[in-house]
Formats: sequence, C-alpha cells, structure tokens
Amino acid sequence: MTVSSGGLEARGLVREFTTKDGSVRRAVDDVTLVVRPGELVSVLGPNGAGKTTTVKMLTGLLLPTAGQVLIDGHDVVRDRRRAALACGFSLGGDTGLYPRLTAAQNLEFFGLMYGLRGSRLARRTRELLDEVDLGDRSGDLVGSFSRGMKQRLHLARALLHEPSVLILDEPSAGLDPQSAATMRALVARLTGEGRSILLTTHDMREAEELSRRIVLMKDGRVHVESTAGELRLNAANRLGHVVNAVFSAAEAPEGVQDCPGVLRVERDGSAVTLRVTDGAAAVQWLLAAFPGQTTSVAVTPPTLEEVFLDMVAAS
Ligand SMILES: Nc1ncnc2c1ncn2[C@@H]1O[C@H](COP(=O)(O)OP(=O)(O)OP(=O)(O)O)[C@@H](O)[C@H]1O
Repeated sequence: MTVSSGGLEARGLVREFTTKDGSVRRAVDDVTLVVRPGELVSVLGPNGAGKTTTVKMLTGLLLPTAGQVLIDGHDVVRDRRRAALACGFSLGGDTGLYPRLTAAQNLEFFGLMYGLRGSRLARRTRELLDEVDLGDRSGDLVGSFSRGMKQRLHLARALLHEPSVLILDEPSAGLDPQSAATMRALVARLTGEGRSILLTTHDMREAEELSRRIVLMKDGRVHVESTAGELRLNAANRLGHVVNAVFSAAEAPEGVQDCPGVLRVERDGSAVTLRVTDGAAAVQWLLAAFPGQTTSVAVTPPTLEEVFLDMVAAS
C-alpha cells in the first residue's frame, strides 16, 4: 500500500524507448520526485536530461516503463480520472490552445471538458483571465496573441478545475524579460496559495527565485537535489568563492593578486574581483594587507549557473 500526504509523489520512474535500430534507450532512470503542498520544486538539466519525458509521465501523457506517480494520492495510471482532476499542467508552445477562438472561448471550451457549466464557468473564465492579466483581451483571438500572452493563457487553462498540483514545463521559455518577470510573479502567487508546483526551466534565476528545492537532472537520473543556497555553498569547495572588494584609492592596489588561494583576478578601477579557493581567508588577508584602504568587501559562493555548468561538465 502506498501512503500519500497529498501533493505530487513520483517513485522509481523509468522510461525506456526502443529506437529504430531496435536498441533500447533509457531516457529516465529511477527518478524519485516529491512536491509537498505549498512547495515549488524546479527541475533543471541540460538538453536530453529527461525532463520532458519525466513531465509527460507525471501528467499521465506517457506510461512509465516502471515506477509510480501519485497526484494528491491518486495513481496517474490506475486512477487516471481522479489524478487528472487534481492536476493541472501547462506544456506551453502553440499546442493545446485554439487560435481561432478568443481567450475566453478557449477557457470556456476546456472548462466544459472539466464539467464546469453556466454561471460557474463564466465566473471562473473571468477570474482566471484577470488572474493572468488577460482580462482586457478576453474577446481577442488567441491567434493574435504574443508568446507571453499564450503562456499566460496556458496557465489559466491549467488552473480551470482548481487543481492542487500544477506541473509547468518551461513556463517562461522564449519570453522577454518583462513577460518572464510577470510569469514568475504569477507562479509565486500560485505557490503561496498552497499548491504543489513542479516546474522545469533552463532559467537559473527563475529556479533560484521561485523554488524551495532544486532538482538537477542529468542522463535521465536525479543528479542532486537541494536548496539553491546549499547547492551553491557545496559547490564553493570545488569552484571557489568570488570576493568583490572596493578600495578607497582610484586604482586597486597592485598587491591584490598575491592573495592566498587566488584563482583569477579582474580589476576595474578601484574595484577588484577575485576568484579564490577560500573566501573567508581571502577577506582576512585583504583587510590585513591593505589596512584602512578597503571601502567594502563581499564574498559570494558560485552562482547556480556555475553549479549547473560544473555538473554538466563532470563525467
Ligand atoms: N519518443 C522518443 N523516442 C526515442 N527517444 C526519445 C523519445 N523521447 C525522448 N527520447 C530521448 O530521451 C532522452 C531525454 O529526452 P527529453 O526530451 O526528456 O529531455 P529534456 O531534458 O526534456 O531535454 P530538453 O531540455 O531539450 O527539452 C533524449 O535522449 C531523447 O532523445
């Protein structure tokens, strides 16, 4: 018997594909993911890591070769209907919306499929269009929408039946910075409402800003899973810290490159950026070597992007 406390639980997911030459390719290999209510988990990984295949199994679009997915306690394969009612998903792109219908007509159509009718359907359509900032475009044909507007409408569609679990595949892919920020704000608001949200993204900033936990996938497996802060701090042992120092003189002193454990030095007038093996030791050394000359010193662990690139590069 499987015990679930709600949210999304995927255990031991495996998906194999048989290629044209008859060989078997394992695209997803023993993936376990848990997203509790009120939690947002981001799945990151290089192209081909198995993210989309995983998402398709989570949403019931693809049968797993092995493993189980529970949405709010309902098995996606054996109890498909209840799992579907508890889960909304947005896979983005141009599929899944009707370009010759208006935004409101699209939502009404999908709402009918979820059993919404009459005034309840009309109210839900209005509420959702407002929620995704498309209230003033409800009567416009979706074919005339920008990519960002379509992505937001996808999100509204996913929310029609008020699911407790939301799966978003690259919700801000291809959006300009302003539209991406609007999307992030929307997703943050939805997490605050107590939903379990799983999103895949290639945007490290998005992952760091929105997620409680980050799952890094590689070669079909979960490579590492942690908070962004922990991932960055742990990587500092391998990748070093960045120390940004600003000096009171117009030019940073010549001797900064003698800092112990220094890997790289970049100068810009009175400011200097050092990549060092030990951030705390470097700060102590700078303050002692140049007494009274530093205006500010700050240590930062590697960025999430550096952690990601390090993971991808490691064999
Ligand atoms: N229908 C299929 N038949 C054969 N191989 C497949 C099929 N779908 C996916 N794969 C393979 O499974 C692996 C994982 O693909 P998947 O699309 O899940 O990766 P991804 O992490 O989503 O990549 P991206 O970031 O590019 O979207 C790849 O090697 C891909 O070629």
